[in-house]
Amino acid sequence: MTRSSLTTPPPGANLPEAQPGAPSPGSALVSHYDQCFACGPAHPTGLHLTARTPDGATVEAEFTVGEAHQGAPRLAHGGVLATAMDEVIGMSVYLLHKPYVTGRLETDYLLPVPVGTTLHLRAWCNGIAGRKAYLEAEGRIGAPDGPVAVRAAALFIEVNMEHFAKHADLAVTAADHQDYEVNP
Ligand SMILES: CCCCCCCC(=O)SCCNC(=O)CCNC(=O)[C@H](O)C(C)(C)COP(=O)(O)OP(=O)(O)OC[C@H]1O[C@@H](n2cnc3c(N)ncnc32)[C@H](O)[C@@H]1OP(=O)(O)O
Repeated sequence: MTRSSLTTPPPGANLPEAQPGAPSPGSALVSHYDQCFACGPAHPTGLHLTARTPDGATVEAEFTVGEAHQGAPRLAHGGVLATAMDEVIGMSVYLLHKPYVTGRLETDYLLPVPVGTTLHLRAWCNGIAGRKAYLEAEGRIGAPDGPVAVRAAALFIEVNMEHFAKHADLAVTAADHQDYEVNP
């Protein structure tokens, strides 16, 4: 994909290694928050994205474009597709087992994605340098090996839990968490 130097791992970046406590290969990755617009099952018009890690290094997910996700008539809104990429990349950060947030997200749109399409998403990490994680994702139409409609590259920044505690009661969200979850 077309990416900037800001989302390209610098020389000397380390490839991620399996982390104790991170989701094991074959695990389903449940929603981190039931009101999340991308993965929350309780969100009325959200993407309801479902995800898993087949191998402990990548994340696979799907979402089906609904009526509420349109930009042009009968086509997914580009911002909604960027949300899906942000989320699947965010879920792949579970595998690093530290809290991170999106610093920068770059998206290439290759094909229009009609309402009713199931987009098959995949995300992985290309390198880590200090607090910065360099990640990538793709979204394919209709099947895991379908045509690529969207590609994304991202820079995620490691944060501490105070980042999230400023605006929310973390004890409430933590009560619902799986052991491997590090983001609220
Ligand atoms: C399972 C969970 C799924 C979640 C998926 C969804 C994830 C999200 O959408 S998170 C929400 C969207 N993101 C946000 O709200 C983040 C808002 N931004 C911030 O809070 C801050 O700017 C933050 C935390 C990213 C960085 O701030 P801070 O901790 O003060 O670090 P700061 O010193 O500015 O930056 C650290 C390094 O990252 C670099 N950096 C930060 N932002 C960027 C950026 N946008 N582009 C390039 N580099 C950046 C800095 O240049 C710095 O580099 P260096 O160490 O080489 O000097």
